[in-house]
Amino acid sequence: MTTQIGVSFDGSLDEDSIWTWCSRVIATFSCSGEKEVNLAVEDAKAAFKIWRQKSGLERGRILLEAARIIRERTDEIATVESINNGKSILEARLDIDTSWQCLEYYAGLAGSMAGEHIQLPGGSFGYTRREPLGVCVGIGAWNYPFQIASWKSAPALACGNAMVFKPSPFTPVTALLLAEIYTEAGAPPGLFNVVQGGGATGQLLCQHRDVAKVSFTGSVPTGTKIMEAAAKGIKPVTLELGGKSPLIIFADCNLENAVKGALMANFLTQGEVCCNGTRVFVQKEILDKFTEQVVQQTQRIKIGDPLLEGTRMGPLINRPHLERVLGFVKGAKEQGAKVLCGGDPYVPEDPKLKDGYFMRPCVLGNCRDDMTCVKEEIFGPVMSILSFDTEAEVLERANNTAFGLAAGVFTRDLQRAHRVVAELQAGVCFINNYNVSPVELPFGGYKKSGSQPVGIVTAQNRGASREGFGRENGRVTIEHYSQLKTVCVEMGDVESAF
Ligand SMILES: NC(=O)c1ccc[n+]([C@@H]2O[C@H](COP(=O)([O-])OP(=O)(O)OC[C@H]3O[C@@H](n4cnc5c(N)ncnc54)[C@H](O)[C@@H]3O)[C@@H](O)[C@H]2O)c1
Ligand SMILES: C[N+](C)(C)CCCC=O
Repeated sequence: MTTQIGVSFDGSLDEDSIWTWCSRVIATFSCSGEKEVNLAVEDAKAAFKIWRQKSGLERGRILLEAARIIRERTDEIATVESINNGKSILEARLDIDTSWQCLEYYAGLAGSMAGEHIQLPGGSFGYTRREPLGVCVGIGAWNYPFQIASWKSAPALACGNAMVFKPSPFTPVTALLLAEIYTEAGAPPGLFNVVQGGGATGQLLCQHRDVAKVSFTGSVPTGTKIMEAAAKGIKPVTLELGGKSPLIIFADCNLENAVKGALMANFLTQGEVCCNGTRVFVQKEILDKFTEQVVQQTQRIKIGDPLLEGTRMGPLINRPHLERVLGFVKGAKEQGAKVLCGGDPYVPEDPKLKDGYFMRPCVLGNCRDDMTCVKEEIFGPVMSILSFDTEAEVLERANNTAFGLAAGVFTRDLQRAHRVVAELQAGVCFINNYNVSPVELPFGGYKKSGSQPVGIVTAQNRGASREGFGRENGRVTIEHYSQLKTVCVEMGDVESAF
């Protein structure tokens, strides 16, 4: 593996190396082939043998130490993440915070993993043990590189598993920092192993016979391929996929909060966020006022060098993605949407940034449910505003999508808020806020965003447990990284049927 950027970043990168978003290379990695993937899995297997023997408390102690190191190195890791992805340094720091918090949370749970004791006739008894799965694979997307690696590895390791992780080839760097930190914290070498590469490397991992589980974050088409590969080996999968989430703003909301919420729901990480509430349904009475304020605040977003403290929006991930997002804006105009602001390329004054993949955040008015910009995941800074009259109408329209990752509602009427979220077909619902992510709460989707296939959600099964493809964060994730063993103990003699 050739690395042009030091994985132990010490803040002394020269300027030329930094501007990845200006078409400059920051790192070169060789893609891992079969040989490297086998080696990584073998190493992880060896580490697993040691790790699974440790008590939960011992594992928790190492995770806590890793969390402490991440917290101590927040600024350094955030700087590399900002360079890695292009997101503002402010946001990168928040990502690092939710990463060490996740490790702390599962460190706390590691010691509490326990089974049951069940009394049987004649003094016999049974008990259950919650055991690790083995070597798990994590495959990440490029929008939250360090956070994704942390959110996947923390519960996996807490449960006694090892993990081989493959970051996106667009953001290969910060997962390596996490690997370094786990080792420094006392994890056996190879317990969290990083391989680099794209789809081919990912497939090798999914097909590997010694891999017990695959946890994937990325698009629906790739998720489908991963499920197919995993199905051949009867491996469980966790799928965290895309979305086209609704944000519903009722006329009785606190308008100031609703406007802030709409920006949080659309423009974090250049709009490249899976759970973004990009279909903003606004009740007719406040449509004009809401739209005016959203546009005003969107125009104030400071775009530019993400490493500068004042910047709030950096460049998109790469040129093809920028062109794709701009293409959605063009298509929206052709279909009758009105560009209320942004939606065009942005060239910062700083000449060093002139080749960057920047665009102005865009608000689209006059949108209809049948427009492509309203139906498809854009994964860029483009908000579509739609108007509605009644609660029943907006619920039907909000749920009319194959995705089901997140949803939000702004209203002062809390009875209505709870009534509405109970009907929303989404795995994560926000009331009077959006895109906050406390690690104590499970994160994951319904429908094509990560759970049951479309069509299966019915009035009868709505509300039933649908975390079939797993969740990230929260206590429930322990169940997705462990398996239950039943032990039946006979205290008398064998009563043979023969
Ligand atoms: N639900 C969530 O938590 C969440 C979080 C972030 C991103 N996303 C989604 O991710 C998508 C954007 O990310 P992306 O462009 O990196 O997604 P992607 O599906 O193109 O790639 C994701 C990862 O899968 C790997 N990959 C590609 N083909 C593969 C294959 N055949 N087998 C195994 N691995 C393969 C890629 O190299 C990358 O590491 C969006 O749809 C977004 O909504 C979801
Ligand atoms: C931290 N957020 C904003 C909730 C994003 C989680 C990961 C989605 O892409």
